[in-house]
Amino acid sequence: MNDSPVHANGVAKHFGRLRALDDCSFSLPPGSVTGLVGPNGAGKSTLLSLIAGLARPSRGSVSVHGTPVRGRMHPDVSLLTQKRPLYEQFTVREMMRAGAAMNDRWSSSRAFEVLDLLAGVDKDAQVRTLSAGARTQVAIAFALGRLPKVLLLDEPLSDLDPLARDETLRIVMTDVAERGTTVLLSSHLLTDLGDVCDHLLLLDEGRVQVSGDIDDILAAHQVVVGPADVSLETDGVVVDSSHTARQTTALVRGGSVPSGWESTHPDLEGLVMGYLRASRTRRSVRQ
Ligand SMILES: Nc1ncnc2c1ncn2[C@@H]1O[C@H](COP(=O)(O)OP(=O)(O)OP(=O)(O)O)[C@@H](O)[C@H]1O
Repeated sequence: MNDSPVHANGVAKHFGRLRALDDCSFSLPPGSVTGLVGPNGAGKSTLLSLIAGLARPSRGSVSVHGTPVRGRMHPDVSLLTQKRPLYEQFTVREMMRAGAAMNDRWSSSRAFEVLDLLAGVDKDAQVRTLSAGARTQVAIAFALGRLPKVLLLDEPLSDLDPLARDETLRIVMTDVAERGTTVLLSSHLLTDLGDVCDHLLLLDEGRVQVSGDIDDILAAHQVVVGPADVSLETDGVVVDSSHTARQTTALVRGGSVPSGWESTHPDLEGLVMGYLRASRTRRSVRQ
């Protein structure tokens, strides 16, 4: 049994004939912050809900700290989704009391500590009156009040202004530093991911394309630039390439530097954009 904070072994999820996830295997190291990226419909939300135990895989298995996840919310996991399920009629304070009633493991002091760190949340306001950003902040306090060992965040930052985004990421990172929480963060905002993530999990069409330590992944890729009229001979895998009248630029995984070509390592944004472009090209060729 693998006792990683999160371990997926050959996980598939089918909705009728649609394969939302297919043969996904990976492990998240303890205390890591992993960016979960991929184009729309890649399977990111589906994967997070399987890890949280809100759905069961069609094939394969997921375990959290060595315990199989079996289709019910795992006590060590908090999942914050875009939908932010909160009780509309409750005040923020009542919402936190509900957290104590609903969870075997709950720390009111931690939930209120998080709320106090976040500017602009009135604890006596009804949830239904809060702005989208304030609701997200309440949901984060609720998620951290469960003292999770694994925190799953599904596009949590999209409603927040830049300052609130910064504060929220800081709180998550403090949780990682102080409690060793393992975080899996799905986001399309690559700069946010670059600021906080040390690992990457890149999905496309339900399959894991890249998984591991970001520094290792970047070191294993090169961006090569050469004249447009010279074909690229490489022993690596060309992930993506683009051409102008004068030059060809390509993202290559593995292999040695092709002779006569300039080579640098990509940054995180360049790497992810290369995979996203390649995905779009594959889809448009099929259509
Ligand atoms: N309950 C469901 N029933 C049927 N199809 C579903 C269901 N949930 C997800 N899907 C499909 O599974 C695929 C993966 O969806 P998912 O929401 O996991 O992708 P995503 O990577 O999170 O996308 P986005 O970046 O747009 O949020 C999509 O084709 C989606 O339409």
